[in-house]
Amino acid sequence: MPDFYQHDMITTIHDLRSAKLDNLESMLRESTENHDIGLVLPVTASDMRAEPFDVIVRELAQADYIASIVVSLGVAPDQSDYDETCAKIAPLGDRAKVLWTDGPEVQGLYNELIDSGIDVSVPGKGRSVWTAFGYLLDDPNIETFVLHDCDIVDYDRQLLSRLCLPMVHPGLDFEFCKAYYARVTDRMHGRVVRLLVAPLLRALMQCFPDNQFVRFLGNFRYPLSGEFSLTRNLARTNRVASDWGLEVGTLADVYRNTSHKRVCQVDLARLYEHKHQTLAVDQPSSGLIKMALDILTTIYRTLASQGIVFGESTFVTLRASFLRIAQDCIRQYAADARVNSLNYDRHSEEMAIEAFAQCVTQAGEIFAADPSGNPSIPNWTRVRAAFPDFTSRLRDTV
Ligand SMILES: O=C(O)[C@H](O)COP(=O)(O)O
Repeated sequence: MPDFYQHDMITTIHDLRSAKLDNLESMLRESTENHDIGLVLPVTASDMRAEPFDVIVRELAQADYIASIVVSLGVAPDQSDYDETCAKIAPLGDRAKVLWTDGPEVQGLYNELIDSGIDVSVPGKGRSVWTAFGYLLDDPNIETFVLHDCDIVDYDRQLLSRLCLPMVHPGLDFEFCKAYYARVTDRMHGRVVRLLVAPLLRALMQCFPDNQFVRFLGNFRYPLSGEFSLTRNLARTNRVASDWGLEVGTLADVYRNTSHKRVCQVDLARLYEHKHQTLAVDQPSSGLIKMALDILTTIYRTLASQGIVFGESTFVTLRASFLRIAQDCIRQYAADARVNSLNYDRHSEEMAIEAFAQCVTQAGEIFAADPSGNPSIPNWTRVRAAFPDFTSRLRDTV
């Protein structure tokens, strides 16, 4: 049976099993009569050619309550990547456009910003999402922005409807809605969430018991989910991280720019399977170790920006506390796996937490060398203040 537990700061919208897609979609059609939704789909050329993308396009063709769809295409150096993406999304009609971030026009616009001191030089999902937000901001009718990944195996549009409804229903008043789900097949996935972020937040609570931001992060059931929806205002004022700090960085800016009463999380009512990356301790610049380092430095920098003082010994204490709590988590996951007849490889989980424990102090060194870092792209308010016609020129590239 699903539970209906509520955390103390944000609202949780559970899957209580009675919502039918037809009902959700008819509420959405009514709610969006005077409220346009823009959907952002960040995609790489290789994801665009993979099977999940075809399923996503097929499903979206029926999501007629979405006014505008922008496919933000990156890691796509060739004209043929762009042409193929345009052909694939043709069934979505005129409301869908491809924003080719590697194409010459968009690259020209990035160079203009870089020349004037606005750093948009780091490619990746963060920059793709930020660029798509700029494209949508140029349409004054779009009030809600929604985003999901394009590598979701077994996609169905119920997921999208659950992500949109809390934002657009006239009886609700949320400004940010984040997805959660279980990453489970015959085993539990979500290694970074389970084995790094969850124990880390508990360890941070021990070190900084009064910190409200840590408490806020601890309210999210899947803080690394890449699916969320937000108001036009937050899309304009939030900064976007260009590395793996994107998800926690977004939560940090939401915490700063709105009230926690206006924040919710929604169960996407499905087990969510995606691509998996490797966890190789000797490769700090790739895979889950890179992800862990980016997440940790984003959290440290956010706490420092709130006035928290970190000494060298803080990270040593945090690491010790993290390791002990992570070992307790493994005990909990093992029990959960046993009773649910899931495979559970305790040895590789232990290896993972040891690798993540090293990251806790390594990220401390990265932070100490560069306490403010520069991973975030400036928000759109700043860009539009400097270049009032920028978003309309961005729109012209499409
Ligand atoms: O969600 C996560 O924790 C990371 O994306 C890693 O996920 P995985 O363990 O399912 O590959």
